[in-house]
Parts: sequence; C-alpha cells; structure tokens
Amino acid sequence: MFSVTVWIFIVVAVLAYYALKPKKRGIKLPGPWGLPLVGNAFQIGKRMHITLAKWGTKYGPMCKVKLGPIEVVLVSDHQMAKEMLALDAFIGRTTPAEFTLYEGETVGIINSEGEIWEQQRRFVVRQLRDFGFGKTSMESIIMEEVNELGDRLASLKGEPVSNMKGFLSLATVNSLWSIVAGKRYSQDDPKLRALAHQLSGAFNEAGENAGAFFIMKWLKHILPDLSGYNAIRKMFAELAEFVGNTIQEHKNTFQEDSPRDFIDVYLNEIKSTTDPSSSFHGVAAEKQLIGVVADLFQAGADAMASTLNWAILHLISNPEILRKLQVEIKEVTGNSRPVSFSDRPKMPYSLAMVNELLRQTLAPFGVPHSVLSDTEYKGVFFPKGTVVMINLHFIHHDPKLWGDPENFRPERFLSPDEKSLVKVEYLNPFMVGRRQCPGESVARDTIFLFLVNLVQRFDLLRDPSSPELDTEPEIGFVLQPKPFKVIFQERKL
Ligand code: HEM
Repeated sequence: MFSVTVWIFIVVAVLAYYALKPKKRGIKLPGPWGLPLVGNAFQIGKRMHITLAKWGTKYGPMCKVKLGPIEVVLVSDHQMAKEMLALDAFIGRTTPAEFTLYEGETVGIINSEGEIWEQQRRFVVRQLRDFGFGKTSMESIIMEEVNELGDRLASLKGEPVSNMKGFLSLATVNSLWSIVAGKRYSQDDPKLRALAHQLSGAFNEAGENAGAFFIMKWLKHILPDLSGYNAIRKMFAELAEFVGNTIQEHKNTFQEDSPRDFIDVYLNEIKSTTDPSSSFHGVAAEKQLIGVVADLFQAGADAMASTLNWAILHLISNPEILRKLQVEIKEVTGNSRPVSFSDRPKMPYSLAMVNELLRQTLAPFGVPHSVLSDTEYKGVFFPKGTVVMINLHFIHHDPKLWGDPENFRPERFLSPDEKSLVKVEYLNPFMVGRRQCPGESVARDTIFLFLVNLVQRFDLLRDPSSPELDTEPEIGFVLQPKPFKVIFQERKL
C-alpha cells in the first residue's frame, strides 16, 4: 500500500500534468449539456431526428452534441451544409472500425478517404453514368423487375399485401444485382430471398440492434453478444465471403473483350492497371472490389425499396395524389404502353412526387463526415477528427423553408400552374459536395419507373379491415413506415 505522502505526490503530479499539458483548442459552439461517457444519449431518446430538430431550432445553424464520448457538430442550415461539404477539409469519414467490412481496413467508397476513395469513387461514378453492358440498358433491367413485380401483385387478385417492403426489396436487389453481377432471379426464387438478406437485410438487422454500441464502443469488450458487436462482425464476414465467391465465379468465366456487368468491368480495370500505387493494382484490388460491391448494396438497395414503400403508404393515405398521377400517366402514354425514361420531361407531377418522397429523408443525418485536418469555418475552429452531421431531416422539415412540412404535398415542387417542376435548392436527399451520393440517378430512375408503372397498372387501396393508417415513421436509425396493408386492384386500361 502507498503511504499518504506517496498518494499526495501522485495526486499533485496528476493535477500538475493536466494543468501544464498544452490544451487542444475545443469546439466553441452552443449545445445541450451532457453527462460524462454517455454525453447527451439519454436526452436524445429514441426519436433522435425529433430531438436533434429541436436542438437545431434552439441552438441555431451550428451546435455541439455529445454522442457518448464523441463531440459532434450538428449543422442545421442548408446553405452552411452546402458550403462546408464543398470544402476538402470536411469530406472525411468517421465510421468506427467495428462497423466496416474488414475491421479497421479501408476498402470501397463509403468508409474510405484519400487516394483510395478518390480512385474507387471516380470509377463507380463513371460506370453508373455510362451504364450499359452488351445490349443491356439500365431501363430494360429496371423494367424487367417492374413487370415481374406487377405480375406478382396482380396474381394476388386483390388480397391485401401486408409485407410490401419485402416485395419491393426483392425487386430492387434483383435490379442492382443484374447491374453488378449480370444475373437476375425470378422474384419468388428462394435464392433471391437469401441474396437480398445477405446484401442488405442482414446489414439493417445487425445495425438496428447495435445502436447503443455505436455510441459506446467499449461495450464490445464486456458484452460482445448483447451489444450487437458479434452479430455485426458475423454479418460482415458472411457478406465478404458471399461477394468474394461471386467475384471468383466471374474470374472463372471472364472474357476481357466482352464485359457482362460491373464486376467484369472492374476486373478489366485491375488487369490493365500497372501502377503499383493504385488501389486497382494486383490481388489487393480484389478486396477493394468486394468493398465497392458491398457498399453499392448497403447504400442503395434498401434505400430504394424503403422510398417506394413510403410511396405506397402515401398513395393509399392520399387517393387524390394517386388520381393525379394516373391522369398525368394517361395524358402521356394514352395507357397504351408502359411509361419510359423518355417520358419524364412531360411528367412534372410524377417527378414532384419523387421529390416529395425523397424529402421525407430516410437517413435523417445522411452519412456522418469527419474533419480531415484542423480547420476553421465561419470563425469556429474544428480540430482534425471532429465529427460533422448534417441535420438533413430538420432541413427538409423546417417550417421556415417549407411552410407546411408536415403535409405530404408533391405540388410544393411545381410552378403555380402545376405545369413544370421547380428546382428547390434546399432539397438535398443525396447530400451535396464531393461525397454526394453517386447512386442518385440510379435511385431516381428506379423509383420513377417503379412508381409510375405500378400506378398505371393498379389502383392502390387501403385494406378496410386494417386500423387507421399512420404515416409517422417507425423508431430506428433509418426512418421506415410502420406496418400497413395495401390492396392492388388491376385497372381496366
Ligand atoms: C433513395 C435512394 C438513395 C438515397 C436517399 C441516398 C442517399 C445518400 C446519402 C445521403 C449519402 C451520403 C452522402 C454524404 O456522405 O455526404 C449517400 C452516399 C452513398 N450512396 Fe446513396 N442514396 C440512395 C441510393 C443509392 C444507390 C442506388 C446507390 C448505388 C447504386 C448509392 C450509393 C452510394 C454510395 C456508394 C455512397 C457513398 C459516397 C461516398 O462516400 O463518397 N446510393 N447516399
């Protein structure tokens, strides 16, 4: 045991150390007071987007929130968000190592930074923009899924559907899988169900159960099962193995001069890369490919299915919107053919509907950013590593910008005569700046084609035996509709 003198010496030494240690400049911003270790976790509660919307109003365009021990700068002003995300200093990522594909290794786009991110992102943006392998176009791939989904819904002959999201997930995973891996399944094939679970469902389940762990990562050492840590690592290991096997199958049948899909084009890029410093060089690049494929599914498949699921719920809650869509579709196609991409310029109401759906904001804060190097913005000092979150749901529901944000009203994106679409600069569901979602056009194209073609073929009705419809989102990281039932009644066109 130490003597009293030694104790006094230790205490004085520790106090002197902290007193004399050079102070790192903190972030000087207003914000709610938090507890040590857990920060504002208890004040935030289960509906984080609602609490952070209140703080956005109370503390202004930039404030400081503590998620566990992590200080986060919350940006609640669209103009500021736009300016900040255009600056190189703010495009870092902050995803904890435990939540990445290979714990602590940088692969793919979403969680990478620097050269790897630049190279992988540039490649993906180019491939998604110039999409087309052989004779396959993006439109034909999406329409194949739209038509099969329509046939499946028609075969129910008016039976209420209680798992609309399930139907939509199979269709959107199938279309992304066709783009990425050149293969589609029948939508009732159990192999597709397994694929959808592996590529996006398991990620959501593991993520939803790990909310507390995300904030308090030390939980993994004491409660690896209960905290969700083990489930997350298992999910990533299975995902990497699954995508790795698909890539191996491609390598076995690969023909350099006739790429069939995204994976083949990527394998070609690896083959032609001679620069050893490139992330496309050699065997290591195959890990990058696994990371990129995993990113495309985790970022894309569920977001599209969930947005369409919201569309169905809003259509049965607002039959007037359904009618307006059907009128526009009839005017453009005469209902004698399906709607195609080329019809879009003549369909302002349908495009406004897509915008209004995206305004609902599935991921209320997008994907958090981090500061790459000490920097100053608007007189505020941001130390390297500061986490920055955009209060996107708040911006998309700020009464000062939208007037009646609580109403679902596609007309807000139309000119007063409702004949043309109006660009609204504070609608940014795909975020802005250098990290802006590279899947925006795939997402918009997919949502548009599914929505208008389903609405052309069916009347959507609420199930009279179901309780009142509720358009408040379910509690969770991602804002999903609460369970509902819908009846698809085929129209006589
Ligand atoms: C409704 C559909 C979608 C929405 C609302 C959406 C939204 C977003 C948002 C908010 C971000 C974060 C941007 C940032 O960090 O500032 C993002 C990133 C990303 N999205 Fe999407 N997305 C959708 C669909 C897709 C699709 C279909 C794909 C792929 C085909 C995709 C691929 C990605 C990727 C790879 C990133 C990471 C970009 C980077 O870190 O550089 N997304 N998305």
